[in-house]
This record gives sequence, C-alpha cells and structure tokens, in this order.
Amino acid sequence: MSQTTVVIEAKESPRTVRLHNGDTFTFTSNIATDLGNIPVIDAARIWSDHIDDRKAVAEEIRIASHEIGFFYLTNHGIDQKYADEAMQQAKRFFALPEQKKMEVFTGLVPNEYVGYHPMECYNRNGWKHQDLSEAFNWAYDALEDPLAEDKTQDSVSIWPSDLPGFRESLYAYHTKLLALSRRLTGIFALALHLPENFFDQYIRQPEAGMRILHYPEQKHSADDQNGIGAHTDVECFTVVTQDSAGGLEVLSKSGAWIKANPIPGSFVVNIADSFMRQTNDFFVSTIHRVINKSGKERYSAPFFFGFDRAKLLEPVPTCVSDENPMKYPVMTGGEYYKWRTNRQKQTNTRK
Ligand SMILES: O=C(O)CCC(=O)C(=O)O
Ligand SMILES: [Fe+2]
Repeated sequence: MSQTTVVIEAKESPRTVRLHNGDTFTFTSNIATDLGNIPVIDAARIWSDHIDDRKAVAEEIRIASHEIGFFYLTNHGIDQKYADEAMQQAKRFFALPEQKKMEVFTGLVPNEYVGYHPMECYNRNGWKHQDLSEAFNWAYDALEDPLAEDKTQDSVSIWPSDLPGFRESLYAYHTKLLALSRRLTGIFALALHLPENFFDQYIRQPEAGMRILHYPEQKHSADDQNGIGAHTDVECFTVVTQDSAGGLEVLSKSGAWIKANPIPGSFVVNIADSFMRQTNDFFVSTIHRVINKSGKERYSAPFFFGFDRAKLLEPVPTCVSDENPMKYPVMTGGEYYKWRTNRQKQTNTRK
C-alpha cells in the first residue's frame, strides 16, 4: 500500500487539501519549480566497515529526513541492470490488454494492496479528471528473502499467468532493494542517535511491498488532473526508481511544489507516515505527487519499506520526553497498514 487519498476543499489558489491520515495542508501555487533543494546523499559510505563513515552519512540523512523528508541516494551499490530489467517488465505488463491485467485486479484481495489497479480509477485530490496512472503491486515473500527465518507463511501477492520471467525479474530487483533498505534502517537508527541495531527486531520479516507504475503523458492541465494526486506514503520509507521522464513533485514546507528531477542511477528516498509516527514527527513524511508533462510515457518503481506488521509503532526513545510526549496512539504496523489500505481502496471507482 502506498498512499493516502486526499479530498480537495477549495479549488482556487491557495488550495487546501485534507489527507486521509487526518492532516490538512495548503499550497499557494499549483505550478512546480526547479528551485527547491532536495539533498543528494552519496550512499557509498553506508557499506563502509568504519562506523564513523556510517555515522557521517547518517547525519546527512538525519538533516534531510527532519527538514524535507526527501533525498536522492547515489552510489547505492545496486547494479543498474536490475532497475532496467524491472522497467522493461513494467512496459511489457502495462502493454497487455486491460482484460488480461484485470485478471489480477487489486479488488480481488481484501485488506491488502496487491495486484493491478487500472488507469483513472482514483482521484486522490478530487480534481476534475481521475488520476492518470495504472499500477501493479506485489508484497514481501519470505521465499524471496535470503534472510527470512520463517519461510512457511504464504505471500499475499497475485501474479498474472502466461508472463514468464515477470515475477522473477521483479523479485530479483525487490531482493536487492530489501538488502539496501535493511542496511538503510541501521543508518536511520544512527540518524536518530540510537544504536545501529536498534530496529533489527522490526525488520526480520518486514513490510516490503513494491509497485510498478505507468503514467501516460497528460493531456489535461495540472489544475484538472494528476498522474498520482498529492499524498503521503504509509510505511517507514520509500525508495523510488524513476525513469528519465520526470514529473515527481515534492511539497516544500513553504507550500511550494518542487520538482524531483531524475538523476540517472539514483533513488529518490522519502520518509513515510509510520516513521513519522514512530519518530513523533522528528522525521517528516512529505506530501508528493506525479504530473507527467514530459511528452513521453513515464514508468517508475517505488519500493515501500516498513516494519514487521506484528510490532507496535512505538515511539523511539530519542524522540519523546516529558516535554515532548508521543503525539500518536500506538498500534501495530499491521493495524495501521490495514486501516490505510482500506481507506485507499474504498476510493477506487472500479470496484
Ligand atoms: O511514481 C513515482 O515517482 C512516485 C509514486 C508514488 O508516490 C507512490 O506510488 O506512492
Ligand atoms: Fe508516494
């Protein structure tokens, strides 16, 4: 599950939008600029054997996660061939007839966000036209996780038949992103001034869904249609692979839309709501959207990494105090995921 739906309250500028997680936000202009500063963080040091190197990159991630909730990650160590292959598989899948794609319609699996959702079935911001994107989602599978201790639990994903190599290629990339995200979790712990292994117990069986997305070029104006409307993500953090088309936009604290222009070979990483809750708002889960005006088809592949569903989304010790008590009710990751997934799916107009 990836995002929360929003309801627009006033269409004129400034526009005020309410998120499904209860927050409200306003933006002053609907036009994105290149002016924002999304930090570019060199990830090579996350693999260093020296704790000082890992701590140095953690401090950069601390600032980015606190101030904007978004950063680029370069030199992350994942061979580009995995991303290229996943993008090829995305093109292949989305080129199938809709009837074939609907064999794995996301509505077939209650309480989970897996399978296919067709073009124009959501309208996350209540714009004049439905969001112009389609997606295929799949979930963590212990059998595809080299570190899984318990391989008995079946994965909830559904897969199209007669598409040899599709599942294999997507999991090949997923497995690489899983390893990177586990490593990053230790770096996030350092960033929160906790021991590096603080979250290890949470990520033995993590929430680790992924999706491929297809955004045709939009014909309607950005005032009337989104590719994916403004939202925040659900889990701890998201690692986005995007192609060269561009179109991902991030809402700055001042209410301006900033373009997250593609940097070849990099990931865009963003903090999501579960981490915001656990860090008591120290990490910010930033609103983002996609509008594809590039003149070409856009494909992307976000990987959503979160903690074990059975664990409580408890506050981390460095983010609460007598003066700064926990702002959120504590529930398990699974309860939160289910609530958000159902809120999202209820707004699907293709029941
Ligand atoms: O396509 C992208 O670049 C981002 C998609 C996204 O925000 C999501 O799926 O939650
Ligand atoms: Fe998102």
